[in-house]
Amino acid sequence: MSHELLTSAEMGEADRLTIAAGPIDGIGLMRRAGQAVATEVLSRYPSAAHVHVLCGPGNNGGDGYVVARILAGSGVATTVWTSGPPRPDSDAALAAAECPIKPRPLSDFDAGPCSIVVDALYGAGLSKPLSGEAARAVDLAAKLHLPVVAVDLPSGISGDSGKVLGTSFSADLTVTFARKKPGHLLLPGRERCGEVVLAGIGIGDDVIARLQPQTFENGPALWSRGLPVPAVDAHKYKRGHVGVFSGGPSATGAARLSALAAARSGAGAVTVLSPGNAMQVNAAHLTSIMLRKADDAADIEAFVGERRLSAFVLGPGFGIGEKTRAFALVLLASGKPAAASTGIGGLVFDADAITSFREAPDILFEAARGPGAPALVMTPHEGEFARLFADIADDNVSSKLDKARAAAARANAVIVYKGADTVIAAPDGRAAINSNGAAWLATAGSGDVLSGITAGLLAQGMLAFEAACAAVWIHAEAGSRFGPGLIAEDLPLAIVPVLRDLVAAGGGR
Ligand SMILES: NC(=O)C1=CN([C@@H]2O[C@H](COP(=O)(O)OP(=O)(O)OC[C@H]3O[C@@H](n4cnc5c(N)ncnc54)[C@H](O)[C@@H]3O)[C@@H](O)[C@H]2O)[C@@H](O)CC1
Ligand SMILES: Nc1ncnc2c1ncn2[C@@H]1O[C@H](COP(=O)(O)OP(=O)(O)O)[C@@H](O)[C@H]1O
Ligand SMILES: [K+]
Repeated sequence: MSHELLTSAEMGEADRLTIAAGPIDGIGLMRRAGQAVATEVLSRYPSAAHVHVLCGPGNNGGDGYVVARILAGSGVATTVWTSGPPRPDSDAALAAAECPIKPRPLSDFDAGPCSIVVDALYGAGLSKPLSGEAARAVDLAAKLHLPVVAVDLPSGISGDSGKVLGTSFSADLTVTFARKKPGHLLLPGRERCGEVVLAGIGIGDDVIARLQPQTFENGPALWSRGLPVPAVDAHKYKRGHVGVFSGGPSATGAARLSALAAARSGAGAVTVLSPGNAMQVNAAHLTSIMLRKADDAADIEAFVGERRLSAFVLGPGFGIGEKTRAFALVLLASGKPAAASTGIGGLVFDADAITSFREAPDILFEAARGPGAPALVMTPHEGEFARLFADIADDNVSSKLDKARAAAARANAVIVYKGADTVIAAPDGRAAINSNGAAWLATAGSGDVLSGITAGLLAQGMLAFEAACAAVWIHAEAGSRFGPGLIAEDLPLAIVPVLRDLVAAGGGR
């Protein structure tokens, strides 16, 4: 279990609890941290002519003094450049005292060819933008194209938000401790970290469990046990039924992409719910996927009432306006006791279903809180997010993680805040950050496929947060594996080998 992500406050608490429980003390943790970094430097840069260790005034700098001591002891030409001495009597002061190299002022930092930089200026304690001599060191390392190994985080990157404070190193390698931090996965932090190596320094899993972290790196460890696998006596309706609403005659493709993805994700039956005037065009393109007319609320109610439907997708290509709002509200009300036990496992609102509530988002949020309302997953990209949650989107201080969480709480929905660093957040406070995607996924219709996968998993009984996390990861994995030339039509089939690997690895119920 190392998929938890720790905030800087949680990391400090993990540190404190570990030291309190003994036998490792503060300098013990620091020695282990420094050792882990030194080991990586020695194994990856065996022919470096010179290592420049930049040490800040806090514990990050303390780790740096340990690195410098070990490298010097291994015969590596090492210089320590410091922005200021550690606080007297601190662990970092002890580490500095143990280091045989006399530090030079960071303001004089310079480096020759074949040098590398170990950045131990600031880590979890970064409290203000990088400036002065630290900013100069960042510029010089970039100008000289020096490889940079960052201790814990590249200095200038916020571990909690992934934002750049002032300026930051762009590391080739970042060695972090115990657990990754959100800033290793959120952009731009993720890009500035380079490869991230996680080093154990003696902080136990039990200590992490006591913190009850609510933030995770998205991956199979988070949801693979809930991945649906058909029972031996399955029949198609037991495997879940997905309804996908189609737009008008000239906007039907998005719904079919979504429907195909739902089917490939294992839903036993999928129906495209089409306006009457688009029945012909849909019929011309559908084979295993069923088709039914749905022009108004009464059509939806009739359909929901006559079979155990399990999940719906509303939004892709559907159109913006009153009809969309009405359909969304009918679906959210369809779980009410009065509407009989329809067994709707979940709703996915994407694209136009989100934009249609731009002028009156509270109506949507209120309906999502209604008694018996089905679980709701909304999948906004950045533009759609800003339409529904304008004030949250405008907040320049909050991270993408904070924003997704705030939106999920407000909307009483799982929010999939899409992008290159998609964040999935649940109303109960859990959140996951996705990092296995690739820019090949930035292609029209890609999001429609994601909605379909999510609905396919919901229909098979997966819980909303887990289904959304699994869908995002599977979608991203399929896109990354496919690579160049990917178009949305490829994605439903491209998820098949990903699912096969997940099931082969023991995923599923
Ligand atoms: N918490 C833990 O479990 C462990 C932490 N360790 C290290 O300790 C680090 C955190 O140490 P600290 O909390 O002392 O924090 P840092 O060493 O990251 O920085 C704190 C110091 O830097 C100053 N500072 C912050 N941003 C600045 C800026 N932009 N310009 C100038 N000064 C600035 C602060 O005023 C403070 O003096 C971690 O990143 C990690 O490297 C390791 O020793 C291993 C164990
Ligand atoms: N640069 C990127 N890296 C990784 N994933 C991306 C990137 N750009 C887009 N994506 C993913 O591709 C999908 C695009 O969805 P969306 O913006 O709704 O597109 P569309 O409306 O055309 O279907 C989302 O899942 C998003 O996370
Ligand atoms: K650092």
